[in-house]
Amino acid sequence: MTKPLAISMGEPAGVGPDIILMLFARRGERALPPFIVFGNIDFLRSRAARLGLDIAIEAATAANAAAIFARALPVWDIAGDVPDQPGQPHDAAGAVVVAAIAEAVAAIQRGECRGLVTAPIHKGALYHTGFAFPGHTEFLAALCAEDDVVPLPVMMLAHEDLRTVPLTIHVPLKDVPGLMTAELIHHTLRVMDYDLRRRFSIADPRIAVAGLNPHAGEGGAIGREDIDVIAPAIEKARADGIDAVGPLPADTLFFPPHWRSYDAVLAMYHDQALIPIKTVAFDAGVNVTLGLPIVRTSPDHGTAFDHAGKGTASATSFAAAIALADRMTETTT
Ligand SMILES: NC(=O)C1=CN([C@@H]2O[C@H](COP(=O)(O)OP(=O)(O)OC[C@H]3O[C@@H](n4cnc5c(N)ncnc54)[C@H](O)[C@@H]3O)[C@@H](O)[C@H]2O)C=CC1
Ligand SMILES: NCC(=O)COP(=O)(O)O
Repeated sequence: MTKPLAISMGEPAGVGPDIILMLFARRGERALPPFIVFGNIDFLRSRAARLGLDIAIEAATAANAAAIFARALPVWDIAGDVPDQPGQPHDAAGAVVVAAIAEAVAAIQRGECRGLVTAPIHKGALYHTGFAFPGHTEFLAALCAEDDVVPLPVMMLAHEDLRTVPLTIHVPLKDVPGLMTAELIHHTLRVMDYDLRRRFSIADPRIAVAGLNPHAGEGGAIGREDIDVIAPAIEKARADGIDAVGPLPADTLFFPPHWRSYDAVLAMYHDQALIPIKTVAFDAGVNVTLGLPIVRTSPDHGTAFDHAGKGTASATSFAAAIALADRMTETTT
């Protein structure tokens, strides 16, 4: 029997649970692979009823999930107080949200599930309950640590032939120049090159590296990071055999004929990487974490409280995230 994908429930006040339930209800039409949801079963039943979805939801293990999938949504039940309050995060649910991610990762590490698709968490709500990581990306890296060595997780936003990576992620913009070291850029390029080959089957990846400053610093007149930090890191990566090019002015890099000639773009900060992908493919982009021993994908959108509990959220990006995780793990039965 095929191993299921693991899906973590995400923020209960958001659209993640709605989309999981809506996708399950249309699993045949969308030819979805079997999956098991890590989350609170009472809450999921309540949200399904709110959405008017006539689906069965059963407690399951990874071992029987694929068999159950044809008749009911398999749920790895995580006990806790999870009120069904669309748009209103509840502190008590935070522990269940975090446990859902951790237990899903543990099931993959035990070889029971193939890969992880995460529904969006509300970062502000989780920080409020003591969650100590900026997001899934860093939490997953910590869960994947071996002998106390935490892998460098790399966030990639992927859509067809546009793939962007932010070097720095959820940090204040004013901290970016101090955080972008040549070592971090070099290490990130190594992870990108390795995973573009391993996870995306690209034989000879070509990576564009964006500059930080306008016009990539205009020869140092508009900032020196491009010359002093980014260029040496690219040189070092090229010496390792990585086909990295740059630093390129970020404004013209995202002119389609330019990015189409690269397999991925390394950008220096969150919005430099995410604005292009959300402009081109808000509905279908997928967030992939590179650098981990497990496969993790996620829709590129967040909790969209304004759509939660209404059945109006688009499921396109979530379906693309499931399809990509399925493709990336298809040899893992
Ligand atoms: N992977 C994750 O866990 C992610 C979590 N987030 C979190 O989500 C929360 C809200 O973030 P926002 O910046 O407001 O972004 P958002 O993506 O939740 O919403 C932005 C806009 O897009 C719309 N939208 C988003 N997803 C939609 C969908 N599936 N169907 C229809 N419309 C949709 C929303 O209604 C809103 O107008 C934040 O706490 C953020 O940290 C954001 C991105 C990814
Ligand atoms: N803006 C992207 C985002 O918030 C996703 O973060 P993560 O939870 O995947 O680390």
